[in-house]
Amino acid sequence: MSVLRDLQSRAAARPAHIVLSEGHDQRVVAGALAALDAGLGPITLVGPYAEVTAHLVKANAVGRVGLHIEDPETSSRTAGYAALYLDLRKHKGVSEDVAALQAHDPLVFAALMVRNGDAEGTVGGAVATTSETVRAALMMIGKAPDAALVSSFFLMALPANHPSGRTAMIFGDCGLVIDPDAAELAAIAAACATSCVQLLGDTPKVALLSFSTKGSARHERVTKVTDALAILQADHPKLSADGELQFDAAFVPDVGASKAPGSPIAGHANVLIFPNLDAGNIGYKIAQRIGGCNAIGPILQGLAKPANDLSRGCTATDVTNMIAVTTLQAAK
Ligand SMILES: CC(C)(COP(=O)(O)OP(=O)(O)OC[C@H]1O[C@@H](n2cnc3c(N)ncnc32)[C@H](O)[C@@H]1OP(=O)(O)O)[C@@H](O)C(=O)NCCC(=O)NCCS
Ligand SMILES: CC(=O)OP(=O)(O)O
Repeated sequence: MSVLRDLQSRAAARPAHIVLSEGHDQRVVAGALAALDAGLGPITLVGPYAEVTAHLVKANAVGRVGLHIEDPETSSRTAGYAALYLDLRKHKGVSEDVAALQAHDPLVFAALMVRNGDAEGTVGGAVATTSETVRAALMMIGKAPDAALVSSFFLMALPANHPSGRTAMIFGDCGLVIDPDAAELAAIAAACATSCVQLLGDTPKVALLSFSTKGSARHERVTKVTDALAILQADHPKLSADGELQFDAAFVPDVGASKAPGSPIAGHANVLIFPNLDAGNIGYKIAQRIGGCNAIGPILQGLAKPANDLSRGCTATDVTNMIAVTTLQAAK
């Protein structure tokens, strides 16, 4: 079974109520309907009632069991969410007027549904930017008390019969933390390792990537990566991790053996940690658009409750896959 089919069937075994903040987008509606077909749900579409309904009419899915619509302009929940928003942001000097306005924003409304326990997870970002989507999650749902920070990763499903023999990998952080310091990089690596176990069921082999392998270059950016490895190893002594490694040394067994002899993971890494968001975001898009990987993400980690982002270039199938991922996170 393919990795993504496996994700969907595991999620269908424990369905969760997921709210989608962009119910006005045709891909989101199509992805939601496919998720219901796969046994996921229930699903709430947030958006202008007329626009959401028009998509459902086209899809011949008006009145579909398990599918709900919430329009923040008319919803009976909006006033309560405005009060909740005010409560959450009053330390920032937010006024009642601003809170009332914000509760009408579909991204905020959907995040507040999760915060308030009215849904178990949310997905947005097919239309909104990552900054907008992530800010709503950070401010309304917030960081889990035991997390060092909120970060993100992509689940990369490799093309069938890939010559490497791999089927799936974790790439982090390709979406959220712009320029992590060594301690933040170590925290991102630890969180990605946990997500590898949770979503792929694989033992993590973590590579901290760089333009250098084991001292082949000297620069403060290389030192940041080796410092991150030292912190990661001190905090998680049983985790298989190594760095600094170039991508080829991390991924290709022969190259790993020659550039990093004796490394516990070189050539066999399944969790790739990029040194900053330039490398991560560019790297995942190259693997997706030239390498033919199916990229599911950015999946957020470290939040108190599940909220996930999509790329604006996503397809309806990506939306369905992200609903499955969010459902699995909700079951945690
Ligand atoms: C995510 C992002 C928007 C946060 O930016 P920011 O300027 O720190 O955001 P804000 O200051 O508005 O943060 C909102 C809150 O979240 C907190 N926060 C920000 N980043 C956080 C993190 N990584 N972990 C935990 N909390 C975080 C802030 O401390 C702030 O808390 P407060 O308002 O209660 O004081 C920013 O890091 C970003 O734009 N990242 C890149 C997104 C992107 O374009 N990716 C490429 C496409 S995928
Ligand atoms: C993850 C990402 O790069 O998102 P977008 O393509 O929407 O900027």
